[in-house]
Order: sequence, then C-alpha cells, then structure tokens
Amino acid sequence: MRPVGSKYLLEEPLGRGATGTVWRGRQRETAGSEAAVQGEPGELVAIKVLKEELAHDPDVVMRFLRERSVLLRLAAANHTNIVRTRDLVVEGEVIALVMDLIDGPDLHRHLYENGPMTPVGAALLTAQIADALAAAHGKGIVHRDLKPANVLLAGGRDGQPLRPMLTDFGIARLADSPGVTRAHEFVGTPSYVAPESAEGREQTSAVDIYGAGILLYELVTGQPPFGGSNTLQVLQRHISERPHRPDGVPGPLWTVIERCLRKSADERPSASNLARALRTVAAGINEHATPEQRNAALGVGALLLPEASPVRVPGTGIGPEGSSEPTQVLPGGSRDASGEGRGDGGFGADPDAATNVLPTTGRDGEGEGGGRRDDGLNATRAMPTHGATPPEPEGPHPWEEQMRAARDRNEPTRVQPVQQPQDPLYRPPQRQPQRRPQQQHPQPPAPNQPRQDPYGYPPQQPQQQRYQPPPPPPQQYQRPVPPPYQEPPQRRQAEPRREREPRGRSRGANPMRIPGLGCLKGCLFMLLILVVIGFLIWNFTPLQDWIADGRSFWDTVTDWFDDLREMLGLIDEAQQTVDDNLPDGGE
Ligand SMILES: Nc1ncnc2c1ncn2[C@@H]1O[C@H](COP(=O)(O)OP(=O)(O)OP(=O)(O)O)[C@@H](O)[C@H]1O
Repeated sequence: MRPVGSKYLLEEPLGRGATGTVWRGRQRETAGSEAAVQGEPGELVAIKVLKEELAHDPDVVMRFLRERSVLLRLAAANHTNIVRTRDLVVEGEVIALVMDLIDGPDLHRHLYENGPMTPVGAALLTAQIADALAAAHGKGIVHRDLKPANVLLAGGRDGQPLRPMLTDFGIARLADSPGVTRAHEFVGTPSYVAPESAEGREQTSAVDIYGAGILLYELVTGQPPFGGSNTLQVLQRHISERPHRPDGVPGPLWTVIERCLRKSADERPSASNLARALRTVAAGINEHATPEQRNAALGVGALLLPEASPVRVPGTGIGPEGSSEPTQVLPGGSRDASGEGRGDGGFGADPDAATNVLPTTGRDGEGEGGGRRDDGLNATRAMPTHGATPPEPEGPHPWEEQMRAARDRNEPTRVQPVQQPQDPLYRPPQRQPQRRPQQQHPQPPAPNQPRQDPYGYPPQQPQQQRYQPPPPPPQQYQRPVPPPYQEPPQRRQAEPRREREPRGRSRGANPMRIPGLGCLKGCLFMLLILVVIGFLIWNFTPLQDWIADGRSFWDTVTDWFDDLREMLGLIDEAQQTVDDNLPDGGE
C-alpha cells in the first residue's frame, strides 16, 4: 500500500484513463478543513492519481490548485448524480483527486456488457445526468468531457434502479494544459466533441448538452452517431453532418436528441429543460402512458428551451471585436451570489473562494477572482488584466488551425506534425509522453463475435442481438508526434551544422529492401564454408579408405591407439636390447 499525502493510502488500481489511474484507496487520518469531505480513518475512497506528464507540468499544477475550490464547492453541493471530489492532494510529484468510491461499473462498461437500453430507460437515465449538469452549470462549471466512461453507475442491485453519477468534473480543463495537450495530444473524446469545440470556437455549457445528446443516442442505438476511420473525419461529421433518426427511436425521443445535437449551441436546450423534457418523453412513450402523457410527449419540442445565459468556458474561442484576448467570464456569481470571487488560488485557504474564473494562460501564478464579484446583472465580462502585462492569449490547437485553413481552402484536411520551433509553447520534453494504450483503432467485430472494447476491457459475449458493435472508435485524438528536437534557429546560424548524409548502402547497391536478405546471405556463406571443409576432409584424410574398408570411426581410432601402443612397446624393447649389449659402465 502506497501513501498519497499524509491522509490516504492507495490499495488497488481500479482502472486507467487518459489522464491518470484510479485506485481504490483508504483514508488514514481525518482530512483537514480544506477538504470537502474530511472522512474517517479506514473509510474507502477512490483516488485518481494524475499521469506523470500532467503532474510534472507547471501549468497543470497551477490549474489544479485553481480548480481546487471549484471542485470542492461542487462536492459540497452533494448532488445525488455527481461523484463528490472529497479532497485534492499535491505532494511532491504526485497530484491526486480523492473521490467517493462508487461500487458499480461505468456506463461505457454497462453498455458494452448489456447492450443498448430501452428508449424509456435511456431517457430516464439521461434525465438524471441532465440533473447533474444543471447543478454543475448552476455553479458555473462545465464538464466538457461527457461520455459514458465518465458516468459511474451506483445501485442496480437487488432490483434497485441504476443511479448514474457524473465524474471527472474539471479533469478536461486540468488536462487541457498548453504544455501537455498542445504539443502531444488532445484530451477529449472525438465522438463526443461538440461542433464549436471541433472548430475552436468559444465553448459554453451547451457543449455538455451536445455530449448528453450523443450519449442518449448511444444508449438507445449502441453506438454514437458520428464515427469515422480517423479523428478528423469524425470531427468533420460533427461540424457538418445532420444525424439521422435510427430505427426504433420513438419520435418524441428523437425530437430531444435532435435538439441536443443542433450545430448551433444557442438552439440546444438548457440542462434543466432537457431533464424535464426527457421525463415527459419517458412517461409518454411508456406502454402504460395515458393519452395526456402521450400528447405531452408529442409536444416535447416546446419544453426544450435554450439556456438564457449559458456558462462560458474561459479561454476558448476568440474574444469580441476581433480581439485576440479570449473572453473571460464570471459564470458562478451570476447564479450563485454566495460571495464568490474571493479566490486565493484555492490552496489551503477559504474553501468558499471562487476559482471558476480562470485566467486563460494559468501562468501568472496569481489567485483567481482577485476580489472580483459578479453583481448578477452581467454574466459576461472581460477579465481585468493582472498588472501591466496582459494575459497571454491561447491560440487554437494546431489541429484546429489546420482544419480551419483547410476549410477556407476547400481542400481535404490533413494533419501535419507541428514543428516545435513554430509552436510558441514548445518546451523540450523532460520525459517521453506516454500514449494511451487503447489508441489502436480496432476493426468492428463480426456480428456474432465479442465486441472489441475501445477502452481496453476484456472482450465479452454480446448479450442482446440488437446491440450493434461500435464504429471504429476514434477514442482519443493523437496529436501528431513532434519531430525530434532541433537546435533553435539562432544557434544554428552562429554555428551552422552540416546535414549529415544518411547512412546507407552504396550507390550501386540494390535499393530494394528484401526482408530476410541479410539472413539468407549469412546462410549461403556458411554453406560455402562447410563445402570447402568437406572437400578438404574428403581429399586429405583417410576418410575415403575407412569408408572403402567399411570400418567405423570408433574402430579406426582404437586401431590407431593399438598401433601406437605396439610402436611404443617396440621402442622400449629396442632400448632394452641396446642397454644389454653395452659393456658395463659404458654409455
Ligand atoms: N469514483 C470512482 N469510484 C469507483 N471507480 C471509479 C471512480 N472513478 C473512476 N473509476 C473507475 O476507474 C476507471 C478509470 O477511470 P478514469 O476516469 O481514469 O477513466 P476515463 O474516464 O476513461 O479516463 P479519462 O477521464 O482520464 O479520459 C474507470 O473504469 C472507472 O470505472
């Protein structure tokens, strides 16, 4: 058992994701007052230990500290459909989130093992997820990585209904660090990415509604609506393709899904309206529905009103009036006037401090909020700059730039590796980035074969006929791996380095590479040597005679020894004779 901080012990890994490993852990001591849940010694918890490359990134550590009080405040709300983040630990090189331990699978696994849900079941489950989103949005927090793997399922035993619990709040934002994600990989799930995120436009709480729509679609059909052979294809489909109503999806449920999947974020419903609409649909498409309930479900479109003032995600998109500064907002205060805005960086101080106003760059090290308080009248306002130096704007991700440029040119999009000297945020990596093991895109299995799990779970036999295997899962966008580090241009000017000729064959050599040719050559050479040795033995040894006499090797050798012994005996006798014939004392 390994300690994490002074208060927790890691016992056993529960699973691994893109941002870290989740462990079953145990509380050693009651946590301090800075924790949202102080807990009792011996209590079981789940502990997500962030990956090393995240933990070593100063931007991530800074964001982590800033997110602290946001996550803890969300935990304090104690929503039945949100996994509480009980405590956050930064110790040495370890960053960990301590959460409630949920005894149940995640929704991705559940779907994989049990197949799609009935429309009523899917609607009721998604309604609870929408409740969780409404609570989070009400606190100014956008999840940004809604997907079945981030929904844990409590209950479900002894006839209890499944209770979905949304987890990983804030993780997408933590991992969305320039040092980590810009240079190497995009943390997120392309199948669930909203069009505005794919295009690098400003993100709002509507991205979570889009994610909920995709999730609902997957729950009833077994696969998300937009697949593709590569990530960019999937992103393009999110941007430009209208989803089609699959067979078996009732009209009212499709109305809800279709509204959640609108390309324009403004046309998507708010989370609370979505929850209400889904419950209305579930009641109306139920086989025991009354005529009134059926009519209400048919008119569900009227319930799907959009959010009046959606929560904006700081640091996404481009600021107003062509300004290169991203729009910053004070989302929490407009809804939750509980004295937020007194952020301290979130570490070891006031747990009520607001940290949901994040400077985009996260590099100035200053605490959030800085005494700002939203008066509730203006949900959106630009962040004041800190001191004389304005915050450095974050540009779009390189793949966003490429997609935009390609769209402008009406050319097919291709991802080019990002040249590090061109990337203003490039820092020579201290260690190699680890790639997610499930990056390989498995082919969809044949209908009667077990489904290949894109998240790396062991294959299972499908339990329901109508469950379709998912499309080749574009689970995790791989940022192009940058080329090896080169000297910066200035230094190269001062001391020009000559390009080395690639080492290789001579010009006359056959340029074609034949696999195993080297081995074949070696074998032929050995054969030649054996032939020469054989020739020498055949001609210069008595081997031929032995063979002609029909004698075995052993007989020949023993004969040699007999002859030798005989010869030595004769020499001995001759010596004796000579000694006898010599006169006495003579030599
Ligand atoms: N609070 C928890 N209680 C019990 N199990 C959990 C808890 N949180 C996560 N898990 C389990 O740990 C595993 C890994 O979770 P993790 O959140 O790292 O996965 P992920 O969502 O696929 O990754 P990421 O969010 O980093 O992309 C999942 O299988 C999940 O079921």
